[in-house]
Formats: sequence, C-alpha cells, structure tokens
Amino acid sequence: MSGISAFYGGKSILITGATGFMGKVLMEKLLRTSPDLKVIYILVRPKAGQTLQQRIFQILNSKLFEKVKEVCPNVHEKIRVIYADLSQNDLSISLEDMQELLSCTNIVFHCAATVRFDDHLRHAVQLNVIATQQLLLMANQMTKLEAFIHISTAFSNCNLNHIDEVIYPCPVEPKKIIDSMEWLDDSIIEEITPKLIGDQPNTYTYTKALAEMVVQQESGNLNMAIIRPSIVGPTWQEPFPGWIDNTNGPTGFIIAAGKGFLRFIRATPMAVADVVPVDTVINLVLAVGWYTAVHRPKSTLIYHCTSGNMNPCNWGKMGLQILATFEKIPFERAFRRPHVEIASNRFTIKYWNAVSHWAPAIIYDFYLRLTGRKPRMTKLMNRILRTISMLEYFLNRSWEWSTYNTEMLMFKLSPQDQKVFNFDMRQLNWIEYIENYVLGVKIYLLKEDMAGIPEARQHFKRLRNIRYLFNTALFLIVWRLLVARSQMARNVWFFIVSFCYKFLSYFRASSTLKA
Ligand SMILES: CCCCCCCCCCCCCCCCCCCCCCCC(=O)SCCNC(=O)CCNC(=O)[C@H](O)C(C)(C)COP(=O)(O)OP(=O)(O)OC[C@H]1O[C@@H](n2cnc3c(N)ncnc32)[C@H](O)[C@@H]1OP(=O)(O)O
Ligand SMILES: NC(=O)C1=CN([C@@H]2O[C@H](COP(=O)(O)OP(=O)(O)OC[C@H]3O[C@@H](n4cnc5c(N)ncnc54)[C@H](OP(=O)(O)O)[C@@H]3O)[C@@H](O)[C@H]2O)C=CC1
Repeated sequence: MSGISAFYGGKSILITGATGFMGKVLMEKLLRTSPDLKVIYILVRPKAGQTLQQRIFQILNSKLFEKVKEVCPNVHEKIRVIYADLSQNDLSISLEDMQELLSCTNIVFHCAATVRFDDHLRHAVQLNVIATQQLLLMANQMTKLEAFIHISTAFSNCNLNHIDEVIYPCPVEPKKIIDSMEWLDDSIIEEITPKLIGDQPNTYTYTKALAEMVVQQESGNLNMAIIRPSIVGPTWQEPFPGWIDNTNGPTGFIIAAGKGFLRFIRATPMAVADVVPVDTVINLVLAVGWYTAVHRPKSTLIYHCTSGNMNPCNWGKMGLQILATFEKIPFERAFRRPHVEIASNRFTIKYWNAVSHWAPAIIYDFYLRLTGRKPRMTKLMNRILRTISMLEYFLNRSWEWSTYNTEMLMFKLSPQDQKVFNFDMRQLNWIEYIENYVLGVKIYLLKEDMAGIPEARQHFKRLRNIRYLFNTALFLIVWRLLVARSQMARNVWFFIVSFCYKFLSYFRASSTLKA
C-alpha cells in the first residue's frame, strides 16, 4: 500500500467546500485510496431547495463516485455531514458538532471560497477571509490536529510577474479590512473597492491574498501549508479523464465557442495558459497533507501547483486545439459553426463585436420575435461579453511561479506514492488533455450524448449552407444598391456581364464546331 494512503487510514478529516469542484474530487480520491479512513466531516449548507442529506446523496451517487463504491461500498457511512454556513461569523455550527470536530479532527482541508470575480467585497471578505480566520480559531482548539491545509490560488499575487512560494504582505492589514466591513455600508464599500484592491484585478484574488496573510498571522503552533493552484481544469486521469462540473475559467469560453456564440477574443496567443488538471491538484493536496503532518516543517510552506514552468501551453495553441476538437466532437444545436479569432487592436475588436457578436444576436432575436417566441440571444450575448471582460486580464498576461517546494515534495515521495499521487505536470500531453476537456464539457456539463454527433455534423453543414446563402444575398443587395447609385459600379457591372456573355458564347460556339 502507498505510504500516503496508509497515512490517511483511521484518520478523521474535515473538508470545507466538499460540494465544490475541487472538494468532490478530494473526497473521491481520499475514499478510493484510503477506504479505511475513519470519517470525513464535511461542512455543508442547504442549497437550491435541497437538504444537506439530499445534496450529499446526489454527489455520492454521481458518476464521479462510481469507482469509489467498488473499493468502499459503505461510502455513505464514511461521510458525516455537518450543517455550517461559512458566511456567518460563528459559521453556524451547532455546539454538539463543534465539540465533535474539536475533539476528533486530525486533518483539515479548507477549500471553501467564493470564486466569483464580481462578488461584493463584503461577501468575499466574509467567506474568503473571515471564514478562514474562524476555521483557524477552531483548528487552534483541535486536540488531535496534525495538519491544516489551506487552498489558495496562484493568482493571489497576480499583480506581480514573478511569484515565489512566499506570502506577500497586502497594503492594508486584513484586520483593518475586516473591521471596516463591520461599520461601512454596502454602497460605500462598493465605492472604495477599486482603491482597496489597487492593482489586483478583482475582489476574488484580493481576498485570497488577504486570507493568506490571515493564515500567516493566526496559525499559531499549527502545522500549516498553503497550496496555490493556477487555473484548475477537468480531470486528466482519475477517476476518469475529462470530468468537470462548472463553467469557471476557460470552460465557459469553450461552451460559448463550441456553440458558435463566441467569435473572437482579445487575447495574447503567446501568453501562457496555466491550466492544471483537478486530479493533479488533489494529488498534491493529499501529498502536502501527509508531508505537513508527518514531517512537520518549521514554517508554513507554500506549494505552487502550476504548469507553465514545467510543461507550458499558450492560449494560441490551446485555442487552436479546442477548435480542432470541435471538428471531431461537435456540440449539438450550435448557433453558428465554431470559429474564433484572436484580436488585439481596439478598432478591430469594436468592429468584430458589432459584426460577429451583436448583429447575429439581434437578427436572431428579430427572427424569434417574428415567429412569436421570446428573444434571448442579445441577453446571452451580454452575459458572454461581460464574462469575457472579467477574464480578459488573465488572457493577456503571463506569470512565472517558482515551484521549489512542490518539486522538493515530489522527491520526498516513495516511487509508489509518486504514481498514486502523481502531480508531475511534465507527463501531461496537452493535445490529449484538451480533447478530453472538450469531450468532458460535452458529456458532463452539456449532458450531450455521443450518439448525437452525426446529427451535430449535419447541423454544421446546414449552418455552413445558411452562411453561404446569407453572404451571397448580402453581397447581391449591397451590389444592387451600389449599381443604382454609382456610375463606376454600373460600368464594372456591365463589363463583368459582357465578359461572362462573351466567354459563354465562345464555349457554345466551340462545342457546336466539335459536334
Ligand atoms: C487562433 C486561436 C483561436 C482561439 C480559439 C479560442 C477558443 C475558445 C477557448 C479559449 C479559452 C480561453 C479561456 C481563457 C479563460 C481564462 C480564465 C482565467 C481565469 C483565471 C482564474 C484564476 C483561477 C482561480 O483562482 S478561481 C476559479 C476561477 N473563477 C472563475 O473562473 C469565476 C469567474 N466567473 C465569474 O466570476 C462569474 O461567472 C462572472 C462574473 C464572469 C459572470 O457572472 P454572471 O452572473 O453573469 O453569470 P453566472 O451567475 O456566473 O452564471 C449564470 C449562468 O450562466 C452560466 N454561464 C456562465 N458563463 C457562461 C458561459 N461563458 N457560457 C455558458 N454558460 C455560462 C452559468 O453556468 C450559470 O448557469 P446556471 O444554470 O444558472 O447555473
Ligand atoms: N477552480 C479553480 O480554477 C481554482 C480554485 N482555487 C481555489 O480552490 C478552492 C475550491 O475551488 P472550487 O472547488 O473551484 O470552487 P467551487 O465554487 O466549486 O466550490 C466552492 C465551495 O465552497 C462552498 N461554499 C461557498 N460558500 C459557502 C458558505 N457560505 N458556507 C459553506 N460553504 C460554502 C461551496 O458550497 P456550495 O456548494 O453550498 O455552494 C462549495 O462547496 C477555492 O478555495 C478556490 O479559491 C484556486 C485556484 C483555481
């Protein structure tokens, strides 16, 4: 058995954010590789009209957990769901549950966060900073705690170009920010947010940076580690390739491009696309949990989980590979045939926005209205363009993350652990990964069946014919208008017509002679 798997055996593990993208993969891998662990406590809130139990039942019965059930049939008994709302100051954990957590927990993995870029600063501070502070307070009272692993982001210092595995101080102390949130009202917070976040692009990266400072200041004697993944993509290998469950990062773009809504983006083709598969991140998380608990480093170590320095891919290459994959694996009921250009010039961007994004959306909505249906395309286009504007910052810059600690840890693992908990990004084949990414988006997010691919191809052909027809009609209309208004256009038109006539007459004459 692998050393890391054995380490988690018999342990009581607390996970926050277990219902999220990374949390699910973390639970799955833990249960599959250490089925003899004692219990996983998960802090969950009710959501979308579902009780806590219903939410967890749905997760454990999903395809992601199919393999787990083969090695751990009693998976439901291993999970202890605890009601908690991390947006409340006391986390809303009952006294009884709190007692159990404080006396039993061995390892904490803190994944919960708001990852929205446009969140109100108050909410982002509450969830990403204050909840982290509260959990640290709890952790300091946990009698059996061996390690506390905090999940941050590689972009918490994205105002810098080169980022080391250290905590960088924030201009304003987290305590001051937390205090000010108590007495400032929402509108004032909104007004001062740009000043507070300074050269950070959004409230998400800003509050994740504040949370790291909180970890540094309030970790006391805890065995702590921070993991900073870059852009987390679908699974590479485990439990199966291509699994994904949200539209964050590049995923929303892939949907919008594959369905033909997105026609161009403002991006730097050579900028590094620092994507890391979620299973790789989780392997590192579990290896760090083991290392922190067993080797007890003297200080809080930070681990970068990135791909750029070891096995770089750039947005240009990634974009082309995504487009090539759409030919093999088309999405169903596309609005237009997928085709995306990269633009950088301001004028070109304005022109393409009008011609390729807004015009088709307006025309289509007009058609929907004419046929008595509710228009929806301009609304969708608005949302897509808003999302693009929020994410463009990351498409036009490159960062360098040093990975000394991550590489050091790789060497500390036994050969077996290196296989079971592989986080070596050098082994990733980008072409294969991107193909599985698109396939995963189609199957797990869009819920499209592979059997529908021939029909999707037919639909692409129809779209191509519609485009030819539309372009020809447009050309003829413009030309007709020109001929009506300009002598020069008329001359050119007569020249072309007489040329064609002579050409045809010549062929008719020569074929009559031959006969
Ligand atoms: C020659 C070259 C050719 C080029 C070809 C190009 C091919 C195209 C692919 C190119 C890929 C390039 C993509 C690059 C993207 C770079 C991203 C970098 C991100 C770095 C992040 C740092 C990593 C982290 O630390 S944290 C995790 C990241 N967090 C996020 O990504 C969150 C970002 N999102 C948000 O903050 C919000 O979603 C926001 C503000 C952008 C939009 O909010 P809004 O309120 O408008 O929508 P939502 O409430 O979020 O969603 C409502 C609803 O719509 C669905 N949806 C959202 N976006 C899309 C979409 N683009 N397409 C389809 N559907 C979308 C969403 O799922 C919701 O659906 P529900 O059913 O209601 O749940
Ligand atoms: N995805 C990415 O690209 C990256 C993510 N990260 C970091 O990884 C971590 C996990 O991210 P990811 O899994 O993608 O994010 P998700 O948005 O998928 O998951 C967030 C989790 O936090 C929970 N949560 C949010 N608010 C509350 C609340 N008030 N009370 C209790 N739980 C709450 C969510 O619960 P619920 O299901 O109830 O909403 C969910 O389980 C985060 O810390 C993020 O910053 C870092 C780099 C990149």
